[in-house]
Amino acid sequence: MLLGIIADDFTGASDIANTIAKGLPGQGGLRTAQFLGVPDRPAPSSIEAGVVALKTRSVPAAEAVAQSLRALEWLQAQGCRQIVFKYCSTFDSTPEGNIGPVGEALAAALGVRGIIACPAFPTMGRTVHQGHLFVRGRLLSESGMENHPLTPMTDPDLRRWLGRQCKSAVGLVPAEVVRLGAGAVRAALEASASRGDVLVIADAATDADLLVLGTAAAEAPLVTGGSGIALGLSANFIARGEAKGGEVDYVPVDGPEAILAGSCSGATLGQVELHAQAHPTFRVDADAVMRGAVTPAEVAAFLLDRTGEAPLAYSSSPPEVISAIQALYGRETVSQRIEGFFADVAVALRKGGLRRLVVAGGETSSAVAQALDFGALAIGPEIDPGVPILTDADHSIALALKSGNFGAPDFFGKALRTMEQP
Ligand SMILES: Nc1ncnc2c1ncn2[C@@H]1O[C@H](COP(=O)(O)OP(=O)(O)O)[C@@H](O)[C@H]1O
Ligand SMILES: O=C(O)[C@@H](O)C(=O)COP(=O)(O)O
Repeated sequence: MLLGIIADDFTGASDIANTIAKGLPGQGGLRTAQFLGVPDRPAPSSIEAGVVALKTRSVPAAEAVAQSLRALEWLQAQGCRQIVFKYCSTFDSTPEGNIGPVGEALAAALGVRGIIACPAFPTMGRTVHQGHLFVRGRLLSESGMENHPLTPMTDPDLRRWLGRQCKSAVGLVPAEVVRLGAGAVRAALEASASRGDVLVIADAATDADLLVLGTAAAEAPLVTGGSGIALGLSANFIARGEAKGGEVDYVPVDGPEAILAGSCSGATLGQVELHAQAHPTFRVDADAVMRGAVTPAEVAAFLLDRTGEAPLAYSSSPPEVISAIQALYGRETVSQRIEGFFADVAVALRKGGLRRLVVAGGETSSAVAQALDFGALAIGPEIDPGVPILTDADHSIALALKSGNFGAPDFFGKALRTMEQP
């Protein structure tokens, strides 16, 4: 394995796996697998890039660090020479972590400083300018992310936000340096490293900027960022003749289907609303889950009875509804119970013969995929930017793990249809 990725959630893992497997137009990418958790066995020798999907975005920082270091050890044992720490393009984290503590721990383990930290994903409207993160032209703190149920993002100044999470100072490679090219970026990172900065926010507003950063990071043992930071990384290995490149292979999957949505992000709320207009829909009421007044078996039975009609179960709710329930039971407790609920629904669906599953929400997807326990997944075609189809080893199931804010309004139907197509 050449390139190893440690992702802090499962949708983020499939987002970056998609970028690496796709590579650049006309050239293709690396042969990529997504591992669900740190594997307990060696990776198949045919794999060139391995993405270890963790669920560490919202766990205590010490736990995130320990799991990430275990993932690093496994990836190094597979021969990886470059490691990427993948976090969210909206920098989802709290003042305590986990981007800073995990980034610094990986850097210390690899003995490096002056490491790129860039969440930019211009295709999805995430850009970084003078260290400030914008989402579709709005400051992060005014983009809706300030209402996120688990990691409300209230400060768009990434250096200041990350600085609260880090022991060392956080540097900046501003846009005017990125525009000078890869050599200038490398020099700026070295200058930052010599000042003692471990993580260095890098500006990027376009894919061209991300390609400059990718070239600058060609020999870097550690890179951190959103999936955009991986845009040029496959090409580095292909340019050095270490990988051949090529398109992704996909074996279509047909059969019983369902959609589970636990994301409360704006894009998912819109997708739920549109899909519910023409398909059977079960609204999972958070308070009913907390009181045990609705069971996963009930929801699974509803969905299994309606396969062929693209049935949906969702708990997605607007911010005021979430605040009220969180005030009643506590933020972590509600999240964990709803995630666990959807995980149990997914297990029951699988037992009932489900073959196509769409899940909306990072934490929700992580809980579901962990419960389904696939080990490793292959990367298929991209449905919408940042969301590929994933299949298990024997193509018995196709999955789409959708980041909360990703996908067009008709994403759910499109995902199920794309899974069937060669
Ligand atoms: N109705 C609800 N009330 C409160 N919390 C909810 C509700 N529905 C889902 N959640 C929780 O909100 C969180 C959404 O996070 P996630 O699944 O990562 O979505 P996203 O990708 O949009 O961030 C999960 O922990 C989920 O369990
Ligand atoms: O980088 C991104 O935006 C995504 O890959 C991602 O991690 C999104 O997280 P969720 O919205 O929690 O799914």
